[in-house]
Parts: sequence; structure tokens; C-alpha cells
Amino acid sequence: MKKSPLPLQNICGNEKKIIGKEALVKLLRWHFGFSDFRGKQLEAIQAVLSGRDCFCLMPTGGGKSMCYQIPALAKPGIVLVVSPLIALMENQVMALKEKGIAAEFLSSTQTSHVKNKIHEDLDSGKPSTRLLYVTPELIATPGFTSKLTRIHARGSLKLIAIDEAHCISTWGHDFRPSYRKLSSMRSCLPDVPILALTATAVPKVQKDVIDSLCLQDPLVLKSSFNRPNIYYEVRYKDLLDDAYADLSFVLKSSGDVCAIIYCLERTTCDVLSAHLSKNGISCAGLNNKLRSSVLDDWMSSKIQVVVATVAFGMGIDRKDVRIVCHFNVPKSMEAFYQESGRAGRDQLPCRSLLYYGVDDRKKMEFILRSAASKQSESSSSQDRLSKKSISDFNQMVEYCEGSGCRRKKILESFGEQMSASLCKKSCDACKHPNLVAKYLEELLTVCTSHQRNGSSRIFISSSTDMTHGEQFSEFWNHDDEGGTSEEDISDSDDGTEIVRSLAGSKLSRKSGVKDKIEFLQHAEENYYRNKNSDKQVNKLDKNAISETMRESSRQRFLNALKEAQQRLGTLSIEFEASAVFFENQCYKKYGKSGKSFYYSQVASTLRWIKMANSCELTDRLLSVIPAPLENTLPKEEPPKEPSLLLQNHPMKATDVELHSNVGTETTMCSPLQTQKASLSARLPAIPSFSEFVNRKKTKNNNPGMSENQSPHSSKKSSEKRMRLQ
Ligand SMILES: Nc1ncnc2c1ncn2[C@@H]1O[C@H](COP(=O)(O)OP(=O)(O)OP(=O)(O)O)[C@@H](O)[C@H]1O
Ligand SMILES: [Mg+2]
Repeated sequence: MKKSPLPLQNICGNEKKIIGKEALVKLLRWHFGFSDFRGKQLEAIQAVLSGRDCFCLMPTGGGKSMCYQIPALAKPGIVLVVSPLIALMENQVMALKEKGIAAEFLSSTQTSHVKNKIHEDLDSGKPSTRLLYVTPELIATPGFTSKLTRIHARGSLKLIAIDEAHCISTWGHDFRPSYRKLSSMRSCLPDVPILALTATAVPKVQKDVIDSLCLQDPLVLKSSFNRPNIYYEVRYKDLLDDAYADLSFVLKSSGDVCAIIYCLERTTCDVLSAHLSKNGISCAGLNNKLRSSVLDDWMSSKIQVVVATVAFGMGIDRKDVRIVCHFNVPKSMEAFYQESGRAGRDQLPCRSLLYYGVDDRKKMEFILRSAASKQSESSSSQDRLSKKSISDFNQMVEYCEGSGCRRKKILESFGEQMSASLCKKSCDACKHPNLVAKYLEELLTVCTSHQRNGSSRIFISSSTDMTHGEQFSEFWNHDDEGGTSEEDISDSDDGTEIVRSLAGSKLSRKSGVKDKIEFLQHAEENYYRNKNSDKQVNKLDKNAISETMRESSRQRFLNALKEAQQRLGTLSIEFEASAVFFENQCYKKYGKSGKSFYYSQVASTLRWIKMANSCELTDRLLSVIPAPLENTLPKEEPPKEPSLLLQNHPMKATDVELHSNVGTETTMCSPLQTQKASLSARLPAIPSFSEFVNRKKTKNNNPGMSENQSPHSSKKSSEKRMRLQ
């Protein structure tokens, strides 16, 4: 049941004075049911309520959100919360609304109807909204800045909270270019206090955050990074027969506990989650398509184990995570600390498990070196980034390959001194020192013998595609952030673009060492060539889809279809024409939007081909290419509005007829048609992301309109929406 807000008369007032602890605790109890403040919460709250800037460094799960949620309830007016992820904003707003607190968020995922209502409230002079969550991209738009200035002029803006503030620093592990734009807030809204919150800030990042946000004489609050309830442990892949089986065993023997497994690549997530599920573990891989449903199932304990890339979890508040496993070595101690810190937010005992492999290490080193060059154009800052990311990663390697207390290593990497006795045997190195020493010795032997045999196994397990130096991803590229988009793109696979874009290798397990070395040399040459030529390429060209890219996509479709044939046996399709068809579909849908979207569509179609059975494949191709399949498709049709393409296609009408005939006139159909009919009944056409979003928007905007209803009437608005994307 919703709780009405605690009357504020006794506590509120716009004047900048310290509000007493008692009144604030009363708010905490009334709205959140907690008996007292934790750590430095109270100090942070009192500081911002008195109008002072504050930099708040608290460990993951330490309760940073409360530092801006209580101020929102203590005084009238709005607290603006800048958050890097749409999923994170949605979760927090939902949780606050359930408590009866007037919180809203603004993002591109909302319908214009919802957005308008929020804007109406903001413009109303006396807004009822207490907490307004926004993305950094939105803050930077001139329209929103002037709106904030107006709200502020009316005296209704009382605090700006910047969550995950380390994203502003290029020294941080999760740098977001869009966060840089927040530096203008101080000049636009000079006397509104700013609260910067983060769980990860080495001294350099801390200084960078404070400087970049122009915090004035901020109260700097720091809590210890120690997470005493986490047991830290490393397992060595090179010493295990089968790391998958080992992880299965660990999870099973821990009981049906809640866990997050982090992998470097999405393909590993899929394979690993399939393996775990086969072994009876309640588990799902968090890929793009299933993203929100898996997240919902995991948050509501329908599934216990989620296998995801590191994009998952920032700010996700499931308290009872008992195991966080890194199946590949993380890129830095900061990243590792943040991710492993998602375990045990309820302060109860939990475990951080890291599977370390020498191959993984080499792969990550390559990725980081290449990523540094991609991120920066000036050679000096490139050098700096490259050195920094490699030295950050070396800390992680030392954590795994070095002897001594793991906890001590974590804390020391954040500049915190700790005596080994503080660990109280809560890491494998302190609890089983002899065993860990033995493992490290064995690891050394394994590595030496690899080197002696010249059989470095770099990249052998990668399955990501990399063709002609182009990387394929199903998600938006953060390169696009600096573009023209006025809205946020914060729901992309956050923070992983570095890894994602460079993790690929087309070397298979079967390639010989010579091939691998040649490939690496080639990659290195390409990398330096691109590095120089990139400078001359403007944004527009970078986003254009060249004929070479298109050809390579066709080739990828062809390969995927041939693989599908091997997997499925006979496939009665014409391969080349089908490959051209699939590529054309991607190009038609996203040719104008640019290569990120185009790749996104190519990648998801490829994944679909890899998973489809022969009926599904035949059906998809039959529904658009008149049988017999011929290579007669126009190669360069202008892009059309996707939903109309689908809905208006002549074959769609046949689909509907066949659909309605199922069970009555099936004898009239050929076996293939019968198959198609039943498939039409089971399988709706796979919508692309934009189709999905547009349909959703259409539905929301026209609640009376059913999904099957012809969209002709709304054609104009659909086109408009497409243009906006
Ligand atoms: N004073 C308190 N007493 C008890 N529980 C609290 C208190 N303050 C916050 N919590 C709870 O602690 C959990 C973690 O809080 P929160 O999500 O704000 O952490 P955080 O510091 O933002 O973590 P992260 O760095 O992972 O985002 C939440 O479930 C929250 O309800
Ligand atoms: Mg948080």
C-alpha cells in the first residue's frame, strides 16, 4: 500500500540550515523502514541540505542513493539525479514510487505522452515531482538546460546528485564522454549544491571528479573500501580440466543461491548459460533480446543465476547475491571491485570467484592496447591511456598471479593500507596459503611449457567476428555519443565497448601458430594504419556503410547459412540469394541510420540464423522471396519504413490466409506450405529493435489500436518516428 509522504512542516524550509539528525531519521524510518543511517549517509545529507557541495565515496551497496533520496523528502522542490543507465533509473524510480515517493525519470524509451506529463508538472510552478532522474545526454541539450534554469529561477531546484560520478573521469574505469558535459551545470546553476557519488575513486579519479564538476569547497566523505562479508578466491583455468564443469560444481554445491557470472563476450555468456542450464542450474544468459525479461526474472528470483557481460549490474539492487563469478579476468581492479561488490549487499557472507586463464590475460592485454588507440586521437593522451589501462590491468594480473592476501591487494590498489590480520582468513590465499602457493607454482610450469613449445594459445577461444578490421556489435557504439542525438543512449551495453569492439578474432581453434602470428601482425599493421588515417575521416564518413562492408556482411550471411546447412542437414534454399536477401533487409532498415545500427541488425540476424531450425529459415525466406528463390533482388533499394515493409508485403496476406486455414484446409497445402502455415501460427515475424519500439510507441499512443491493426492510419507518425531515430 502506498504511504503518504511524511508532513514536512516541521523539517522543511528553504533556508540553508542544518536539519537535525532526529528529523532526518524520522524520514528514513517513515519512508524506508530503516532504523538508522549507515556510514557517512547522515553527514552527506546534512551537508547538501545546508547548501554545501559534497563528494561521497562509499563502497558498493553502501547506501549512496539514500544521500539524495532523503534530501528530496526533507525540503520542498526537486532533486535532479543524473544516472548513467536507463535500467538503473527505471529500477530506482519504480522502487520509490512503490514507497509512495513522487519520482520520475526522463529518457528516450518513454512515450511522448509520458514525457509530456512530466514536463507539464515541471513547468507547473509547483511541481509534485521530488526526484527527477535524467541521463547526462539529456542534461547537455539546450532545451533541458533552459528548463532547469527556469525551475531554478522559481526556487524549485534544491540539489543536483551525480550518481556513478567516476564516469566523468578519463582516469576512471568506466569513462562516459557524455558525463563530461555535466561540467557546465555549475555555471548554469551556480548556487545549487552538487552531490557527487561513487564507489570507485582512486585519488586521481577523485580529484578529477571534483575539478570537472567544479565542486566548491566540497565536503569529501570517504568510507573504507573493505567489504568484510566477501570471501575472495581465484581459480586457475589452466590447471582445471574443464572450467565450465568446475563452475557448475561450485554453483551446485553452494545450493540454489543467487549468482552473477560475468564473461568477456556475449557468445561465452550464451554457451556457458546453456551449459549450466543443462546441468540443472536455474540460469539464463543476458543477451540483448532477452535483456529485460531475464532481468525481471532474476530480480524476482524466478531464476537464480544470470550470465552476462560486465554491462550488467551497475546499480542493480538485488541484495541477496551470494556469488559473483568472473569467468574471464576483469580489465582493472576498479572494475573488479565494482562488479564483485554486487555480492552481499545485505551484508551477509558471500563469495567473489575469479577464473583466471593465461589466454584470457593475453587477450585482454591486446584488447586494452588496441582500445586505447581507438579512444583517443592525440598521441600523447593515447599513450597515457594505453599505459594507464595496461598498468590497471597489471594490478589485476598481480591479484591473480601474485602470492599474499587478496583483500590486502584490493584495498592497497585504492591507496588503503591494511594489515593482513584484518582479512581473518576471508580469502583463499589467507585461508589455504599452501594450496594457493602450489597452484601458483603449477601455473608457472604450465606457462613456461607453453612458451617453450611456442604454443601460446592467444585468442583461440574467441568466436566474435572481425572482418576487414571492422568490428560487429549488436549494440550502439559509444562513438555515436558525441553525435547529434539529443536523447540519451545510456541503455547500451555499458562500458564494454572497448572489450566488445576489439575482442574479436577470426582465428579458430584449428589455426596453426604461424597463422595466428601472421594474423596478429596483420592486425597490428591495420591498427597503425587506421590510427593515422582515422584522423582524416570525419564523423559522417565514419558512419557511412561502404560497399566493402556490405559485401563482407553478405559473406557472413553466406557462411552462416552454410553452417546452418551443416547443422540442420538439407536446406532447400538458394544460399547466395538468401545471403543477399538478408543483407538487403539489414541495409534497408538501417542503411540511413548509420553503421552501428546496421551492424546491430546484421549481428542479430546472424544470431537468429545460428539458432533457427530449417522450418524457421525456410519460412523466413519464403515469406519474402517468391519461390523458387532467385538472385533477382534489387541490390540498392532506398530504405523504407520497416514496419510498413513487413505489414504491407504481399506475402503477409498469404500468411494470414494460411494462418486462418490451419486446421481446416490443410490438405490443400503442399507439405512446405503446411509447414509454413503452422509456422505462421507459431512464429510472428521477428521485429527489429526500431519496429519493436515503434510498435510499442504506436500502441501506447493509441491504446485502442490492436497490434494486428493496419498501421496505415498512423503511417505519418511512424515515418516521423523513424526519422527521429
Ligand atoms: N541506512 C540504511 N539502513 C539499511 N539499509 C540501507 C540503508 N541505506 C541504504 N540501505 C540499503 O542498502 C542497499 C544498497 O543501497 P544503494 O543501492 O543506495 O547502494 P549504493 O551505494 O548506491 O551501491 P552501488 O555502488 O552498487 O550503486 C539498498 O537496498 C538500500 O535500501
Ligand atoms: Mg548506487
